[in-house]
Amino acid sequence: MAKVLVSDPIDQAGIDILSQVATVDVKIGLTPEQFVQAIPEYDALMIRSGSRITREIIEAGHQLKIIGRAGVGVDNVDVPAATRQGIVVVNSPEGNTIAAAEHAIAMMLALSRYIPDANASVKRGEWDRKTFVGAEVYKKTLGVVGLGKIGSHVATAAKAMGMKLLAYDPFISTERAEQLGCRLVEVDILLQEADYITLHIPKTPETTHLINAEALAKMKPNARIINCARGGIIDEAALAEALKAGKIAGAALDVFEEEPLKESPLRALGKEIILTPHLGASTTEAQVNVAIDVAEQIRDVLLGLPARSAVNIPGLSPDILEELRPYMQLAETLGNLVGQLAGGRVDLLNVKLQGELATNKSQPLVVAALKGLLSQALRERVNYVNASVEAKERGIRIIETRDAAIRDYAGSLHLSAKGSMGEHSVTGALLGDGEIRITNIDEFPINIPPSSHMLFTLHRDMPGIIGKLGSLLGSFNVNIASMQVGRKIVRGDAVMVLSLDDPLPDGILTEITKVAGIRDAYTVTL
Ligand SMILES: NC(=O)C1=CN([C@@H]2O[C@H](COP(=O)(O)OP(=O)(O)OC[C@H]3O[C@@H](n4cnc5c(N)ncnc54)[C@H](O)[C@@H]3O)[C@@H](O)[C@H]2O)C=CC1
Ligand SMILES: O=C(O)C(=O)COP(=O)(O)O
Repeated sequence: MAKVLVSDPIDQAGIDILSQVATVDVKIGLTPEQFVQAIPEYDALMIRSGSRITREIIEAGHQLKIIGRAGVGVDNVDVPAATRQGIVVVNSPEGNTIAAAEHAIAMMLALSRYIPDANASVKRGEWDRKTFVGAEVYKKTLGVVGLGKIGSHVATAAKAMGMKLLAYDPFISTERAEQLGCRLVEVDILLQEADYITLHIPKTPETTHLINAEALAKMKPNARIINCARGGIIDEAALAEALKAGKIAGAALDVFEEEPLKESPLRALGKEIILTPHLGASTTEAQVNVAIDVAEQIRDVLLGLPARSAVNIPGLSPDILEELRPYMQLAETLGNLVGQLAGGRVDLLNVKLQGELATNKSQPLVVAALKGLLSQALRERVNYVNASVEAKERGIRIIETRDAAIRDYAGSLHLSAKGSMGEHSVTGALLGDGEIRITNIDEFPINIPPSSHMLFTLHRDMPGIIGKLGSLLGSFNVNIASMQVGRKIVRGDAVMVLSLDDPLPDGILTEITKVAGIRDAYTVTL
């Protein structure tokens, strides 16, 4: 039975789903060293933001097939390392959207009315109504940085409270922003004009310290900033300075440069700052949503099915995959075949998607062809997750072309590869029942199903060759399952393709090329 390690608290609903297909161990608070020690025996890992999954941990995970993040942000996972290792990384892109958006709104209102400090003072036995005179958000301007799922929900709620909206998001259209009642502006305008700023962007090299001393200096003295996105988008030292000096009016932070928050000048500030311990996703509803969403994906991947929200297999959504599934096998087989014909060290792969395959949706077929091409070198180490990265690292150039013209088959795939044995090409298609047919080799028409052991020869089309080859194979006790000759003109060049019941013994290829008229011979194992 498969084994799953759960290293952060997740809802029982998720554990129940995982338990259908695996033994589940919940181990919370592992040190990096303990993680490296524990991980080799696990097939899957389920985490939240509390676990940092480094390259060392990933490389020690020899059995690991999937890392499931029960939430949105995967910045605590070394995704490139996982990709290289062929480990699929999945998340729950929508399960906690509402929880995080409501936390941002709660922070904005709590900050405006000093609710946390007022509450603490009453609990201390005081009745101080002067210190806690707040501000209204009605008719104020809210600047939303990042108008994605959470940012959009915050914008909608803020609009309903009578706020004016600005948004900064270089990847969102003006129309989308307008639909949400936001004026799309450059970041500097947002910083200068907003009374409230709320961050809803991922942490990336571009967004790290987006809010630094310079940005804080552009903000209004009455401005308040909320970060329920990721620690490190705000420079905490610069923020503490700006608040202390009264350059801005307040900040509410749910996320920190280092979590848990250690010694920090932020703790010393007064009612102008609110700090929560990364609670954005901490609602019962969100935790059930993300646990189910991610546990289902882990279960599916362990059962050999595709994941619906993989962050490192672009374009491979289950519905597209379902449509393409029969063709994926075709692409993989042809990739494997052409890679062997071209002889290792391939530096160029041309993929031509023909007929009904000539659409953008067919992109996964290119990945499948690469997987097949690399399978001789990498065996089971190559999969849909790492095939593109491995190909890039090996310097394989990929040229993709599409030709919508329908020929003999509704859809067909033509691959040509340049390697140490020159340039070779194959074409393949599917029959009505989904069976694979190789329809062309090196531009010679044939029609043969692939088989485990195959022999290809390039020869002169003349009487007697087929007989001689048959006898030669017989003398080596090799049984021929099927055979076909493809030629363009009578008595010109031709290819012979044989499906064999047995692998070819060593040395026989040289004997084959000694047969008069046979110029070249290749074996292929599929
Ligand atoms: N505090 C918490 O517990 C939670 C935090 N989060 C965090 O909230 C953030 C937003 O999550 P979602 O809305 O679900 O993501 P999303 O992917 O739907 O939206 C992110 C938006 O940021 C925009 N963006 C990317 N780079 C940008 C840049 N350089 N400048 C401006 N905009 C940029 C994107 O175009 C996108 O519209 C993520 O960092 C996520 O990890 C999410 C859930 C809970
Ligand atoms: O989903 C996210 O990005 C979050 O930040 C939520 O984090 P958590 O799962 O509560 O540790």
